[in-house]
Amino acid sequence: MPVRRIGVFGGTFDPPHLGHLVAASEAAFRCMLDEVVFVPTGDPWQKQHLNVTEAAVRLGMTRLAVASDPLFRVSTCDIDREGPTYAVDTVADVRAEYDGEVDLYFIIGADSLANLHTWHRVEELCKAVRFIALNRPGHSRSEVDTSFGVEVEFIDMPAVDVSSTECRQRVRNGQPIRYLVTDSVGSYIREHGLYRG
Ligand SMILES: Nc1ncnc2c1ncn2[C@@H]1O[C@H](COP(=O)(O)OP(=O)(O)OP(=O)(O)O)[C@@H](O)[C@H]1O
Ligand SMILES: O=C(O)c1ccc[n+]([C@@H]2O[C@H](COP(=O)([O-])O)[C@@H](O)[C@H]2O)c1
Repeated sequence: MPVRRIGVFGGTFDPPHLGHLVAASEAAFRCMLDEVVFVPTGDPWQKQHLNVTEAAVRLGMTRLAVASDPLFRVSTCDIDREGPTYAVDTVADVRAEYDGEVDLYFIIGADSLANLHTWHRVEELCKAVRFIALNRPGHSRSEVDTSFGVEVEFIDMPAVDVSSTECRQRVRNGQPIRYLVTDSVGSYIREHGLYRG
């Protein structure tokens, strides 16, 4: 049996938006992934200065966002693990969710890729996965520091100029986020009164 190719897409997903979905879909198509696992962060240590929404709520929205795509699923491994969320632990936990051998591809936006050198035990992480990096408006394909052995495939996706920050701000300002997030996520945000400030 061929080794399965699994995309691991970690994110704070506060909220998940169409940029995330297009990125995952394009990565799956271009890199012939068998599945993309969305992994909402438990404790995103580099976002500690931000008021991150509680994990159960972000998980609920992520489940709704991916529900209609049979290629996508959600793992709760980062939320279930205590302590700061490190990608090196994420990929070990996702790998353990499969029987047999899998090749893991960590899906990442160009902005996050530029910070990779700040990640915990990054050399170990780079031995465990290859990266699929997607362009993001406002972020150039920065020079990636390859000194720690990172393997990256750059994928050009149709640019989606949306961020979770912008979605939160728009809700706070009473502006629509329809078509920036799925209808299901939009309804969840409304029903739970999220991001109103
Ligand atoms: N519009 C987008 N296009 C491409 N990649 C994206 C886009 N939005 C987010 N990503 C990537 O998805 C991953 C998870 O992103 P995250 O959940 O932090 O969303 P975000 O929009 O960057 O959030 P925030 O605005 O709160 O920082 C990161 O690797 C990020 O680079
Ligand atoms: O491993 C780390 O030290 C590390 C530092 C910052 C971000 N990450 C991962 O990068 C992914 C996107 O995170 P974020 O905070 O941009 O939503 C998510 O899987 C995080 O766990 C990982």
